Amino acid sequence: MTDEIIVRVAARGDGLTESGRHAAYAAPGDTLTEAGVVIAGPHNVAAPCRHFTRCGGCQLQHLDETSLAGFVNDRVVHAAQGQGLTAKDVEPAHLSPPRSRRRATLHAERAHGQIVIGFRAAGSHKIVDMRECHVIAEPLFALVAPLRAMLAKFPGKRLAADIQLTLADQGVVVEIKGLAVEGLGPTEALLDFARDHRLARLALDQGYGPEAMWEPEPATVTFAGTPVALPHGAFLQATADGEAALYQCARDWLKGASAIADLFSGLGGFAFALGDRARVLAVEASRDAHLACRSAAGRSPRHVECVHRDLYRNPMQVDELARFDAVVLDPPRAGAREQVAMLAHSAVERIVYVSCNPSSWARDAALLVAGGYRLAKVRPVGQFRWSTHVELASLFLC
Ligand SMILES: C[S@@+](CC[C@H](N)C(=O)[O-])C[C@H]1O[C@@H](n2cnc3c(N)ncnc32)[C@H](O)[C@@H]1O
Repeated sequence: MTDEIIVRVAARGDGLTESGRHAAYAAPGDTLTEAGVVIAGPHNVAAPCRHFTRCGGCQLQHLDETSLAGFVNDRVVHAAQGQGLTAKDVEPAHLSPPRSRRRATLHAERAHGQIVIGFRAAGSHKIVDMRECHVIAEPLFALVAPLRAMLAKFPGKRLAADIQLTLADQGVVVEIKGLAVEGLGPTEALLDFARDHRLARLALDQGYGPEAMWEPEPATVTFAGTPVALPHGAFLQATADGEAALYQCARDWLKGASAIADLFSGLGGFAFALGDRARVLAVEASRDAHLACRSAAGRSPRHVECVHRDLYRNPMQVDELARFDAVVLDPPRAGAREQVAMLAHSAVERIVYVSCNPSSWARDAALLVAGGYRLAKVRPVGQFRWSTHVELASLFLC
């Protein structure tokens, strides 16, 4: 064995040499010595955050911008290659900037009498007490110290809660799960916290599902000028700029389409983004998200109609798809095998497949290609900056 150069970063974040040796926190251009020591090269930079390597929130802060974009790009290209597919036109990766993530789930517990709050440690259930964070948006981070102080007022030795933070139009929505709130004192502490920090909503889930205890006006998120009510736990793209990059792909690639199906439509972000120049049918299985989208569509000048439907059990059939000249689909991490099997046999001219999992996307992409489609364009998107989580938009033409 000799010294070798790290040539790329593997899916889980390790640096890899040509011969397949790997090393943690190694960047392309680093040297991996015979003894297994990593000698930093030009793309290995000092991590901005003091918690890096302990906190499980980030795996790649040691990469400079070029290698980070390379990683996001390679994840998508290699997933496609693994299924025998070549994307001819791979657009430059979009990377969300630091401090832009608008939703995050933090964890809190009492340890040795102190409240700790943050992401879980890498490969462990321990919580890394967050004193700084370079990924979550400033309004979310600004709540961490006040949350710590507020939770310290809760009595009892044991405290363990999950805290979901989401940036809505009106401010931050905070949903706390697992916190036992008994008596007037803790209730007042929560309400004071919500008022003092001008929360958009404070919801508690004590085992019966989330219940809002503070929401001065209905919390919304706005898509293409259309405010849509934000139900508890509804899906939202992780960053506003990442969302804009994905919607822009759909708008650019579907120019001229007149009837579009937006499958796995959530609150209707793609539907509203496309509904100014085409009729869009938004199809979604979550009843709360469907109703929020339908109600917003009723007030919007955009041409959006909504259907409540489970596309895993009941995918749109080939004859139903014949009504559309384009389809956008943005399924959960598992992909959309059943729906894609129908699309593969359809005559839909253009399909924009948006994915948060290059592996399931590549598997589904191979089905589309076997059905006669060609992978025309790909745009890798790194909304989860410095993590190994990669998203993408892709265009298939028949
Ligand atoms: C990745 S999100 C995309 C949401 C939306 N396109 C957006 O950009 O905000 C996936 C969506 O699929 C929905 N979903 C999950 N399983 C589904 C199913 N079986 N049928 C239809 N929709 C489903 C989820 O509720 C979620 O809203």
